[in-house]
Amino acid sequence: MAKPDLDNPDRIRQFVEAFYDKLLVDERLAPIFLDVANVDIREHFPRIQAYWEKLLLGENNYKRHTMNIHRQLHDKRELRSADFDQWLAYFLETVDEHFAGEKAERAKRVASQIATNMHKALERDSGKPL
Ligand code: HEM
Repeated sequence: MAKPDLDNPDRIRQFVEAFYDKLLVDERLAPIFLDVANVDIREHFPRIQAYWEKLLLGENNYKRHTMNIHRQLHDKRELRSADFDQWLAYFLETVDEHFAGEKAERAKRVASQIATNMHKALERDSGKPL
C-alpha cells in the first residue's frame, strides 16, 4: 500500500514519535536531550509538532526562537558535524520509512537546509570548524 504524505497534524505527530524513538536511544544524541538539555518530553513534543506544522502546513502556532535555543544548547555541549549528520540521517530515514509525497519531500529538504544553516551559524559564532 502507498505510504501517506506528511500532510496533516496527526501524521506529523506520528512522524515526531517515530523520529524521537530513534533519537532518544542513540548513544551520541540521547544524552544531549536527556542529560544536557534535560528536556521534558511532554513539553518538547508539542513544540516540535507545532514547528513542523508551521513549516509543512503553514500553521502559525510556533513562535519560539529555535536558533537561540540551539545556541544555548551548544554553549553547554558543543553541537558538532557528526551530531548534525546523525540527527539528519534519522530524520531522513524516519520520513522515508513511513511517508511519501510532496510534503514528505519538502520536510526532508527543509530539515537538510536548516541543519546545514544551523551548523554553519554555530561554526561562525565559535570561529572554528566544528
Ligand atoms: C545536532 C543536531 C541537533 C540536536 C542534537 C538537537 C537537540 C535539541 C535539543 C536537546 C532540544 C531541546 C532544547 C531545550 O529545550 O533546551 C532541541 C529543540 C528543538 N530542536 Fe533541535 N537539535 C538538533 C538540530 C535541529 C534541527 C536541524 C532542527 C530543525 C530542522 C531542530 C529543531 C528543533 C526545535 C523546533 C526544537 C524546539 C525548540 C523549542 O523549545 O521551541 N533541531 N533540539
